[in-house]
Amino acid sequence: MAKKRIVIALGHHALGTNLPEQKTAVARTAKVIADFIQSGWQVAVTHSNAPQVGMIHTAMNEFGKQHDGYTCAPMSVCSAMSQGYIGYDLQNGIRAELMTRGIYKSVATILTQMMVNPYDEAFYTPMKPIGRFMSAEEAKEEEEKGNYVEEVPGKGFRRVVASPKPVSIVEIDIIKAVMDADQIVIACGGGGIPVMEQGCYLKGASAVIEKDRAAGLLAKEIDADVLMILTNVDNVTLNFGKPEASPIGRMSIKEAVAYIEDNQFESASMLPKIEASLDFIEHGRNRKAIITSLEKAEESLDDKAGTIITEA
Ligand SMILES: Nc1ncnc2c1ncn2[C@@H]1O[C@H](COP(=O)(O)OP(=O)(O)O)[C@@H](O)[C@H]1O
Ligand SMILES: NC(=O)OP(=O)(O)O
Repeated sequence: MAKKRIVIALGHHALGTNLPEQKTAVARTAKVIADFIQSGWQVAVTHSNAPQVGMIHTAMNEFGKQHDGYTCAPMSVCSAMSQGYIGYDLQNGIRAELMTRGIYKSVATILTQMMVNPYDEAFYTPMKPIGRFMSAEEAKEEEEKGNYVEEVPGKGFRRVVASPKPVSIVEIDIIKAVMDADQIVIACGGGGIPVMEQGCYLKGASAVIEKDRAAGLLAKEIDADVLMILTNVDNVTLNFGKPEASPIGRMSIKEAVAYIEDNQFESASMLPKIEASLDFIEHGRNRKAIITSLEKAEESLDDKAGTIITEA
């Protein structure tokens, strides 16, 4: 019998936002991923990168401008760097956890490019926050450099970049080959490196794709049974942040669409997770999407925790 497939998307809580946090978070996350592999799942992992790619872009470009012999790096190259170092940490964390259990499988990070539409409306309105929070003074300096900045009430300012929708995964055949060989793949990290086709060439776009949308597309393309989005809440909630808030245990596509119409999900955080889940479920049969925390991941697979989204 064919093994079941799961795509696990790691948000900031399961991954960390900088190197020291990442070390601790990855050690915990690797245990959960190894549990899934040990119980027979074929696993593809994908992850966030907004804090990391912002940090890399600032470091590359500030230092590059100020020092002879160093060059600046476009956002697409910084995305590739973020996939590389996050993937390096994750693949070693998962490999080590498997080895302590006597399981010998390859874990490979695939530098993944994601085709985007050059006419995507998102290029006109940068909305995806990246990097760290800044003071008003730092934000002004960023704007003077030609970057876009947005105020996050109560928290400060962050850079924002365009976030086009992922259209297709350039390296999908190699990702499928690794899955078919029953090995573990880390792919589409940070939403994938956004690229546009120019004849035989791929040109990097100055953008950062929403990782949840990329996770949904990856799950669709590898015909996964489950899309699991690990975030910093155990459940999706109705009336989020209000006294009458109530966690959702299960929802159908129809219910989710009604909640979207009722503006129950914040556009920059929960909405892409829900939309990616719906797109994944709608394009297959007997598929399930789960939104929960790392801590509830295993229980949620047994329908005992988290928010589970199914067709009906
Ligand atoms: N209806 C909702 N239910 C639960 N969380 C919500 C809802 N709407 C918005 N959120 C926010 O979504 C956040 C998780 O998304 P996000 O910050 O993008 O995390 P991640 O890094 O895991 O992708 C939660 O911490 C919460 O603040
Ligand atoms: N690329 C991306 O969506 O990263 P975050 O999850 O860190 O925002």
